[in-house]
Amino acid sequence: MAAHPGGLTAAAAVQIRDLHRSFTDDRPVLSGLDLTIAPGEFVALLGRSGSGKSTLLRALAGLDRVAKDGNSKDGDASGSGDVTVPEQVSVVFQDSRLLPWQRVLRNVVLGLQGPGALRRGKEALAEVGLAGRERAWPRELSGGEQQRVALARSLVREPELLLADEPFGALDALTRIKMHGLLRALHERHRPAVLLVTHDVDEAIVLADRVLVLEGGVVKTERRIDLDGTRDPSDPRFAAVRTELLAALGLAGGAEIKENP
Ligand SMILES: Nc1ncnc2c1ncn2[C@@H]1O[C@H](COP(=O)(O)OP(=O)(O)OP(=O)(O)O)[C@@H](O)[C@H]1O
Repeated sequence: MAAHPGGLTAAAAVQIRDLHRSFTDDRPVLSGLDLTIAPGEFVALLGRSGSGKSTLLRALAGLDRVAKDGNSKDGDASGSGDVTVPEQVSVVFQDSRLLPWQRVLRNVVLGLQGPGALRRGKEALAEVGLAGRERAWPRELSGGEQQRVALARSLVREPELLLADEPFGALDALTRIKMHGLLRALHERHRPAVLLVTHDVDEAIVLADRVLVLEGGVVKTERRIDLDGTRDPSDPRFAAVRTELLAALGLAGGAEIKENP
């Protein structure tokens, strides 16, 4: 797979064509995946455990060496395809990955150049509700606050693409709901294209413009979310979309989620 930062048309923030990735010869994880994400579009990616969600995200983030090197092999691992992403890509993971020996503001501006870096870092912290906590150490923050710092760190770079791999997966239900509100507000304000990997069907419906279900190495199901103003999980229209997506995941009738064979 060749990753081409930049060089995108105005019509797409992400373009993936015929992406293949396998770690062993017997079972490909991604097998001819195509995906386009429009600038500013919020896409959520669902799929059973082991379906390749993180593999796809890592390929987009340039974190996958085999995938990055074009048509390449490394032992049993191989990758091919064409992936185009914007210049500015930020990634948020389930754990905040803050440096424990750096204060919060330093974590946010790490690697940023220029005289305005600290000011921009402070503004980003204020945006995520952490004004005044610039000099705190990461260990002094709750899990939710640490994820707020991680969001500030990614947004201060003004990404055209934000990749998020289960960013709220480790948080309690109430904190998670608050983080949904925050992420929606940040998306409204900054309008990056977003690819959010999640196991939480409601989270996908609350946040995304479009929800994809990955199965058999390709995007098997695609659902545009057109519930504007009524993204209330108790709304019958919301419930109908939930049922549809659960069925696409093989979870209709409350069945247990199945691992890939
Ligand atoms: N570095 C690796 N080496 C070998 N196998 C790998 C590697 N990374 C991923 N895999 C395999 O690829 C498959 C897809 O993994 P991936 O992490 O992308 O799935 P996922 O959909 O994100 O799963 P989950 O929802 O459980 O996080 C799994 O079978 C996994 O074991």
